[in-house]
Amino acid sequence: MGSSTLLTAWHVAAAVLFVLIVRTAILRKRRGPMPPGPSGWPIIGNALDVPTAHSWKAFAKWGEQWGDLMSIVLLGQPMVIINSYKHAYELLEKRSALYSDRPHMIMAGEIVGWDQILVLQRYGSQFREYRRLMARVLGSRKSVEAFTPVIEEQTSQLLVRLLREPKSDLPSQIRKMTGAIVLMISYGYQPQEEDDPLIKMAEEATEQAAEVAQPGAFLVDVFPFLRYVPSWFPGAGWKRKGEAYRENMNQMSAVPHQFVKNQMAAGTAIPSFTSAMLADNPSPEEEYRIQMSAASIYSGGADTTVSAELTFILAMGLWPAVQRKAQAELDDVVGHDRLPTYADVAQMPYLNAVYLEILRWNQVVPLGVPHAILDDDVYEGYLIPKGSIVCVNQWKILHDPEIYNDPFTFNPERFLPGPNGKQPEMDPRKIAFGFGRRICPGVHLAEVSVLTVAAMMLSVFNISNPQNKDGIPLHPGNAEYTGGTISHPSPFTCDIAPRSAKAKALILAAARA
Ligand code: HEM
Repeated sequence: MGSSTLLTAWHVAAAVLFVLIVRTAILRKRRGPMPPGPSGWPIIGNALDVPTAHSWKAFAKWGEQWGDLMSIVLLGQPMVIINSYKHAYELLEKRSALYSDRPHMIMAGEIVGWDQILVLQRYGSQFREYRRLMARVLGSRKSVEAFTPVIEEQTSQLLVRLLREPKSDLPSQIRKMTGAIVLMISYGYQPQEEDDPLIKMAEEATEQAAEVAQPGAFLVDVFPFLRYVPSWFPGAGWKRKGEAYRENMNQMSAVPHQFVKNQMAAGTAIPSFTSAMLADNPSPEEEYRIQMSAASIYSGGADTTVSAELTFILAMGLWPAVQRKAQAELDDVVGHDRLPTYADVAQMPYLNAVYLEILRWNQVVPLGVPHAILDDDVYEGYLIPKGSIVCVNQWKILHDPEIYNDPFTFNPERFLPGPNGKQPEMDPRKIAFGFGRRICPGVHLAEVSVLTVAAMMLSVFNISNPQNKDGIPLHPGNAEYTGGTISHPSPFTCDIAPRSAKAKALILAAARA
């Protein structure tokens, strides 16, 4: 390293330290009335206290000491953690005009461009426009029901694959199905069975998004001035990485969008979100928003439903009595001469309760997606400063014994009325899909997708003998989950066998149809 480069590095380090000291001093001064929390180290605050995986469990534990509304500081960034439904509702729902921003992420948002995708989009007019476009297609159960033929068709293809290769890799089978469903809905694009280029491109871009969105992974998120460092600058490999990822992100949204335009020009487009929106002759600005909203459906919808569907399969293996009860209900309503459809599910209260319990028992997004506050707020005597990150510990709320009886047991009955006037417990959809103006726009699509998979799989298959990747039998006490933003069951296998010769014939008939 030359002496001038060394000198510059020293200047950068000194500036970094100065910014951290000033920021911490300002926060300390204002910190007095912030919600309570563990005292952190000078400068870095609580950054070393937060575990990188399963942080929701640590937050729940801290909540026992500091209360359901607490705060920490990460490298000068204040973060409020909510551990109760009451505070989540009071702040994120009732004061949603204030609490609906997203944290400003410079690497993931500005540099890689994920702030153009709904989930990281800052609160404002563009955000409202994306939500409006999505609501036209996904905003009600009725509008989503237009896609049930696609969902049922892709689910019956899953049944065929599971019949032919019962020992195949479950997550990749489920991922293939959900990827195909969201690509059909967004673009009318039917992916290839193996190595589809669009699925590969989207998976790569979303993996890269998870990497760059990790809190504290890139210094530029702590010291925004680093965004001006040119990519040729020594040590600016992170900037070159960001620019390469940005190119992938652009391709992920532009390639399928162009596919729809070509199909429309040729008169062969399959109806989809994009074709419906383009039919209104949008302006170039509107067309850009359509392109990015469609990419938001893909990036929001693919991995989340995979997690819920894997949880369903695991839970059926762990709780055979629940599985048998759901199968009895299916047999009553559908019989044995055809596969169920989504329309049948309306007559199955127990299966609907199984779906609610899947959402509650394991959270797809245990800490939700962080909100950010647009201006200072005072709540219950505490200051929540402008720009604070606000995280709802959904895992904690959905396992709160005050709300859910015996919360670690998978018990769908909790959502059904019972003898002696027993009322169902709180509907987990009020929590699992987030809050306020950022509530998940895929809530109806998720419900139709997961319930269709549950009904079709249980009508023809028995699921048993779940084991972890080392072959150790799983039981309710040792089933584990991954620790990232979207949490999945840890890798497991199970036996998936046709319930009867007739069930097998039904699956094969669906494959030929
Ligand atoms: C069981 C499945 C799913 C669960 C549990 C789930 C959960 C969530 C949660 C907790 C959030 C954050 C809400 C907040 O900030 O308060 C969210 C946001 C989002 N979800 Fe889902 N989701 C699921 C499926 C889907 C599907 C199928 C789609 C496809 C359209 C989707 C698209 C999105 C998008 C685009 C956002 C960002 C919304 C915004 O920032 O305004 N999700 N989801």
